[in-house]
Amino acid sequence: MIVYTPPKPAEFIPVIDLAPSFTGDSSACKAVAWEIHKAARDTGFFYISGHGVPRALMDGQLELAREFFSLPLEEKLKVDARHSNCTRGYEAPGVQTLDDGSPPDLKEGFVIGCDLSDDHPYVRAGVPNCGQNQWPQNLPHFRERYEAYIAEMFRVGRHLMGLIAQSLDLPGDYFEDCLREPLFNGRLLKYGPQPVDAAFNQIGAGAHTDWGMITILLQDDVGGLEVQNAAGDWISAPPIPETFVINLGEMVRILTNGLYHSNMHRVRNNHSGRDRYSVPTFFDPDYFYTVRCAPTCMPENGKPDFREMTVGAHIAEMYRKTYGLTA
Ligand SMILES: O=C(O)CCC(=O)C(=O)O
Ligand SMILES: [Fe+2]
Repeated sequence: MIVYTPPKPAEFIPVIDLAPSFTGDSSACKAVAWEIHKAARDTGFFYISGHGVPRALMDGQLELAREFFSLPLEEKLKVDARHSNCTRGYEAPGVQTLDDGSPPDLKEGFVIGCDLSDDHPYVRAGVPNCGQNQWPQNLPHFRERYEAYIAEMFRVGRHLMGLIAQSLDLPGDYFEDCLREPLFNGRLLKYGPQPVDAAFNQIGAGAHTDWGMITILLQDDVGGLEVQNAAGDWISAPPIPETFVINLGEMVRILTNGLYHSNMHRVRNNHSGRDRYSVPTFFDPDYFYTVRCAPTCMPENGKPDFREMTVGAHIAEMYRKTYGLTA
């Protein structure tokens, strides 16, 4: 049993080297899992190094974002997410509002997810947010390049889920059953410099927590990501070369009965005078998996503080809220 103790406010976000966890040595794996345990109880955010994703693939993915957003508007509008029945494709600035009650986010985006054909059982059953991606046609090898990146995100995502299981004293394969057909949602994001005429409290991405299990974020060297620590203070998550920022989504809070945090974060591209590009990948379990308190986190009275939920229903609900969609 992991006894609950209140978190300490973090002043910085740790960098966790995953390399020892790939050696197959179980005590090295346990040590990495323990680092994750501490970071998850502290901020819910950490950087990873030693993940094995080639530097060229990371740089190439940021380049892909730059190339896509540099296309003429009419080209981007050919894959407008408003043409998609599953919120995939191009999003102009101001389409999403991550912080309810604030003005819309200034970021510009491109969204993809699992590419499910029309005869996939989920698509036939009308499951929300399931369907086909819209791929831009006039960018050479866009799809192949994105898919190569996503394959690596799946590898890292699965590995992290194994470490998170171990960090909670669960068997390393605890999540295998719910990762048969994991959902992912990938975004390319562009943040222009913070405009002087932005509305009150209008920033690149408004304060929010992520909805799913884990987010694997690649950011360029511009900076602007900020994270709220346990004391309520905002601390910055500056770019660190060859790392990803990992943050834990709302499902981890349910899974751990609040032991691990899913922190607020936001983006304001304030100081650079340059555009900022980032690529978050949201890695979530199977659509119909019910996220509930793990046995090692169950309070003594057997009544967790958070309601269980299916992955898909929660994500569909968050799409409705942040895009102002009606049910
Ligand atoms: O662009 C970033 O650094 C963060 C984006 C983010 O938080 C999100 O898309 O959920
Ligand atoms: Fe986020």
